Amino acid sequence: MEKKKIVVLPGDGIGPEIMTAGLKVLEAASNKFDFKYELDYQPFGGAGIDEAGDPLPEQTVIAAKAADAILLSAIGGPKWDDCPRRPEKGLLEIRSALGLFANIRPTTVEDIQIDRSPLKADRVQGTDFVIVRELTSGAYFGEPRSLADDKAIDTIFYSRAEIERIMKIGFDMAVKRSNHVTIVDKSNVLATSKLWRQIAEEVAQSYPTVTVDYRYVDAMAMAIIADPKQFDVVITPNLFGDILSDEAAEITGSIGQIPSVSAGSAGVNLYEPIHGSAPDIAGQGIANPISMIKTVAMMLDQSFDRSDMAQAIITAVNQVIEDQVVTADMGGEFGTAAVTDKIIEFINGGTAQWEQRSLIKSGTHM
Ligand SMILES: NC(=O)c1ccc[n+]([C@@H]2O[C@H](COP(=O)([O-])OP(=O)(O)OC[C@H]3O[C@@H](n4cnc5c(N)ncnc54)[C@H](O)[C@@H]3O)[C@@H](O)[C@H]2O)c1
Ligand SMILES: CC(C)[C@H](C(=O)O)[C@@H](O)C(=O)O
Ligand SMILES: [Mg+2]
Repeated sequence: MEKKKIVVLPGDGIGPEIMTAGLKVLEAASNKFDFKYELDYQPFGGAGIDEAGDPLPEQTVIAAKAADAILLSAIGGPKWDDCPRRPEKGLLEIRSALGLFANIRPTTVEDIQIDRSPLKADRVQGTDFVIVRELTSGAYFGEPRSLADDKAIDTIFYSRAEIERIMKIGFDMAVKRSNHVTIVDKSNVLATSKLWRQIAEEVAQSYPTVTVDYRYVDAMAMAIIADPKQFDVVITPNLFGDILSDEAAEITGSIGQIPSVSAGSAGVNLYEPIHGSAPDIAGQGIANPISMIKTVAMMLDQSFDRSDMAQAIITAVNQVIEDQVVTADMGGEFGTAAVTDKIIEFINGGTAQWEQRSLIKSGTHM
């Protein structure tokens, strides 16, 4: 069997800590299920600046383009905030360089998580939606942009082609899930949002089974808290998706358990938790590894067609949550390594008592 090549970007802050956890789980699952891979560590983010003088060194781009999949943990931190090319710039550039225009961020609240949600149980029970975030255009990439003489400019730009392709990803996903799409925009104010909504209406014509509703982003922020169960697939421009996905993560109890996949036309996907490098807890051994471990599961399922391995990992994760073997952000008293080891124990021992749930329903498939 040919070895799969995985580029590893451990990044900054808690990044290397949770990457170690994710890779330990990958190793354990691979041993059990006979999956062969090789890892190619590359400098990126603040670590890229320190090791190779740039947040996105040329060698990292070359390696990423040649990979079967890319695993990223998180980048950034106060140490590099004043650099002319910050770690965050490297993140935007790798997304752009690899054409990763669709970022899929799931929000699923299993029954075992309900007590950890800041929302009341009856509001949050059954929540299961995905945010489909446009990732390589909009406010993050529009030109001109400048900051000089106490004046600053950012530009939001969207073309028809950029909107059409992200709409198709979202509508296709809805067909595989619950046939409902929510379009998020600010079309009562922004020209780009008017185009966004117009194209959504056009694309919807080709999906007769899919029901569609339209939300202004401010009302959407409210609805995620008020009634999250109503959503299935949520399609958003880049900036709105960044904000709403952190909000959505919080209703699951912790952002430290949310994975994502960024995909596009080039064929190689990048898998990353949605959170950042958490400088406030870095180096303490208390970061929640579940986001990274679920990110590994997503990679196995989507890039390597190993839903058996992904399922075993997700099942083991659910088991530690049920057994309260979790980190402080989820109300537990265990460290990163202890949670990881327990997950591995469950992978090796099996978790028959946990009914396996469909990965497709969890909404990460594109
Ligand atoms: N994709 C990325 O690499 C990414 C994403 C977001 C932010 N960032 C960068 O990360 C740095 C810190 O940003 P921030 O503090 O605004 O956001 P953050 O997501 O790093 O942290 C927000 C809060 O969530 C907590 N948290 C996040 N992940 C956790 C985990 N796995 N376990 C336990 N707690 C966790 C943190 O401790 C913090 O209290 C900044 O430099 C920012 O630009 C990077
Ligand atoms: C670090 C930052 C550039 C990034 C973004 O805004 O896309 C992050 O917040 C994310 O959600 O992946
Ligand atoms: Mg973000």
